[in-house]
Amino acid sequence: MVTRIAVTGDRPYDVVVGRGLTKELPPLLEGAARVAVLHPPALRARAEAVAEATNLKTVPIEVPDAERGKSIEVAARCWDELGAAGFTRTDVVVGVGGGATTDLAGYVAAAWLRGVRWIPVATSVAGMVDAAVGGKTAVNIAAGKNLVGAFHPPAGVLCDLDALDTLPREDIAAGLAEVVKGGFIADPRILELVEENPEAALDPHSDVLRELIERKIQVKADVVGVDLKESGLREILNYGHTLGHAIERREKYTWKHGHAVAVGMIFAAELGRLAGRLDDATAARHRAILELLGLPTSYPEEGWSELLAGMRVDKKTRAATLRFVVLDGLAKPGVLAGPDDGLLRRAYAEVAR
Ligand SMILES: NC(=O)c1ccc[n+]([C@@H]2O[C@H](COP(=O)([O-])OP(=O)(O)OC[C@H]3O[C@@H](n4cnc5c(N)ncnc54)[C@H](O)[C@@H]3O)[C@@H](O)[C@H]2O)c1
Ligand SMILES: O=C(O)C(=O)C[C@@H](O)[C@H](O)[C@H](O)COP(=O)(O)O
Ligand SMILES: [Zn+2]
Repeated sequence: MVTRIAVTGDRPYDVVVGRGLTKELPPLLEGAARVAVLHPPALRARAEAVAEATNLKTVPIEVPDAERGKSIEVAARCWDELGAAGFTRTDVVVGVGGGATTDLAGYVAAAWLRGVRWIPVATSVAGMVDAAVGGKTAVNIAAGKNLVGAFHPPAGVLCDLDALDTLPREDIAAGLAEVVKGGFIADPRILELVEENPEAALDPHSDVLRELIERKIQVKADVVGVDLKESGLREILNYGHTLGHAIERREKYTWKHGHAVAVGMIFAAELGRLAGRLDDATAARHRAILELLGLPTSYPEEGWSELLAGMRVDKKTRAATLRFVVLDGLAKPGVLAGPDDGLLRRAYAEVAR
């Protein structure tokens, strides 16, 4: 069974979820003569299968794994390879991998000749439910996470559930942090599904995980379809990310993104609660559900001053005003602008305990 989730907007496309999806590629490649297939070492075999399914001249480009691939130097090497292969505006970049690889591939495509077609073939839970959908592409720089990038929607997104067979359980859980985020900001049924059967949520063969993936893709599609460039509504997808990205930066990108977002959501929930906007039970539900999935919910006390500095480069900051996505209730996201230092410290104390 194949599910197609439509993403609307100026450049609409489908997110396809199912198994054995390589046959979905050729229609997305119409008019192309060449396809570059970016992939990390661990996904070479899958990338070769994708390349074969294109029936076109392919340029395989192996990139470093995870966040090590999300750099301007790696992007520059990819552009050199596209140049050497004579890539034109009708050619296509395909990213086969998790969110780090598809963020890189999307950015390589966004900048090459000022924008060519690209297709993420997402192989991780985080990639399927979040990174591959919505056209946010980026690399990291010394100043912070995803600070150089572009909004560049893909031509289509493939989420082949067969790929999850080889995804480590820790990465399934990390991806579920982004799914849980979707539960708190928009679709509480996601939270119930995890609470009813966390083991099934972590099982790549379960119908529960498939339902969670599809529900979270729908949450994201509903948002990015109306606000591609994050001029308002899209900010809700950043729930938990203000502190999360600061943790990733402080940890020199050795922490999994989903782990940092899990801690970031505890912080955001406490900010909402201590600001008098979120009820105690919904705030406590964050810690409980993330613990069910074995995700981290705390971070050392001594990190605070560095984290505060890191949060200042968040893209939601306006002038000197820090802005956070918080909840005014379950599935009622809003913005908390300019919280005072005391409130930030008290919320962080709940994370550091
Ligand atoms: N653009 C967006 O809107 C968006 C949204 C969410 C996350 N992200 C980004 O995505 C990244 C997090 O995504 P991620 O967790 O997929 O990271 P990742 O790409 O680093 O993948 C995590 C690990 O899983 C491995 N892997 C992936 N698929 C596999 C498979 N099928 N079998 C075996 N191993 C596999 C990868 O090689 C890597 O080691 C971060 O860089 C984050 O900033 C972007
Ligand atoms: O799609 C979005 O918008 C998101 O915020 C989704 C996040 O899960 C994702 O990690 C995104 O890359 C963060 O964006 P950033 O603009 O804060 O770098
Ligand atoms: Zn994220």
